[in-house]
Amino acid sequence: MLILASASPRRAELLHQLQVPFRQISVNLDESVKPAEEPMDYVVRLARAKAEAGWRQAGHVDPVLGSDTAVVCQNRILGKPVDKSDFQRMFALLSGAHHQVMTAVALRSDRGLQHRLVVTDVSFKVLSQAETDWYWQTGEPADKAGGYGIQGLAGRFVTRIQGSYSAVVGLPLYETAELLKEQNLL
Ligand SMILES: Cc1cn([C@H]2C[C@H](O)[C@@H](COP(=O)(O)OP(=O)(O)OP(=O)(O)O)O2)c(=O)[nH]c1=O
Repeated sequence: MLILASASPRRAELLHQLQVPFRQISVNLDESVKPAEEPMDYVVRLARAKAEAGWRQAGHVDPVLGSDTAVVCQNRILGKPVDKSDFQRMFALLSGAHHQVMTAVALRSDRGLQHRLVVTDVSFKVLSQAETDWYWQTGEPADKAGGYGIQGLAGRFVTRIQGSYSAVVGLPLYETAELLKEQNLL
């Protein structure tokens, strides 16, 4: 059975949309960015590392999917906010501007390791201090790259998206289906 190497309930929910049976495991990785590493290279490296770690952890038998998402503003990666002031710094960058959400998905099986990278452009309205404060106290930003969830309460801040909605949430469905089809898993 296919394995999703992710602790994220959002990724599991998205993968259900492909109607492929799978089980979920979580893998622990060092997610730090290497010096001078490009954001695209970073998300691809992590998605591949998650798939590879899952493959090893589950005994090199079942195919394993791994994915990674980064919010990138002015070529800087905005990770998960560590506290309120970190979140406020991120939202000041996102306010009234556009940024990229980069998601890579990787599939590891006995046929090797393949990946796809999806870059989506997202625009935010100009955010007031009251909106930023309100959003922080909802608790939603804490576990999310860039401090927001487009599928949740932050959907109201998004004025435009060009690319893949499912990739922004955490798993690009079209590209994941392509990877699975290539290996006759879908
Ligand atoms: C931008 C954005 C991010 N996110 C989430 C998706 C990811 O779960 C998270 C990005 O962090 P990731 O490190 O990619 O994933 P994760 O730590 O949640 O899960 P795992 O490593 O176990 O697979 O942010 C949203 O849910 N909505 C959004 O709009």
